[in-house]
Amino acid sequence: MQPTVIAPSILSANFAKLGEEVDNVLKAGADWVHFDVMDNHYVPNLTIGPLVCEALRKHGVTAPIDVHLMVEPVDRIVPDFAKAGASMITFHPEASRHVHRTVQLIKSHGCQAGIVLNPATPVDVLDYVLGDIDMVLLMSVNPGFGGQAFIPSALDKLRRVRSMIDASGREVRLEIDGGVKAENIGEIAAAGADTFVAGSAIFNAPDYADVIARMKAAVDDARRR
Ligand SMILES: O=C(CO)[C@H](O)[C@H](O)COP(=O)(O)O
Repeated sequence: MQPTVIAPSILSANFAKLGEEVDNVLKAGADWVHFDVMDNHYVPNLTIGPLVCEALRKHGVTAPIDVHLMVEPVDRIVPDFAKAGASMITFHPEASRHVHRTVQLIKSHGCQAGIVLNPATPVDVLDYVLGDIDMVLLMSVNPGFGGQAFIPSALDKLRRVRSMIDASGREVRLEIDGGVKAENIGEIAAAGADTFVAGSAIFNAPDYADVIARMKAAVDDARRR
């Protein structure tokens, strides 16, 4: 399993002072910046695009920027995000006509590539791309909004995808996104996740360092068992 990553979702940050928010959360111990891109088409919400990603890089952010595309179609926007400084780009297979082609497109632009599965999306789509991707992102809420409750069936799905990754013999990250909190992250880690997106649990907390430290301690504890 790969080293633990805590990736705060800036969806729950204060957009009026985004650079400062990202600086603060990274100083508080976050490993990556999770960047949620919503198009009001694939999901019923509209957020941020490549210009904001580029602005964070120009502001001085050097941490990995984990771009989660909730857009349809996917391919047109991939080069823009690569140019804007994305480190990894994940997309939903149902939003791409040619999933393997989109994976190759992302990689050809120098980014790591990942597939995102919604709560009701079967894992079979991974059968023929697991050998090509760097990350699987399992949604534990329906995409579109922060602050939703973790869907418990995601735990079984995590165990299933963890077995698939382990059987592949490849180093593929297993990321979870939606309703992750200090209180449930241990159970989520025990089910096989190594990369944890948390938005409201971090940005709504009075002390980012405290909540990130509690999350990391719970993951370490689960991994030791
Ligand atoms: O992709 C997302 C929603 O589509 C968000 O990253 C996710 O919901 C994180 O928010 P929270 O931790 O508050 O659930």
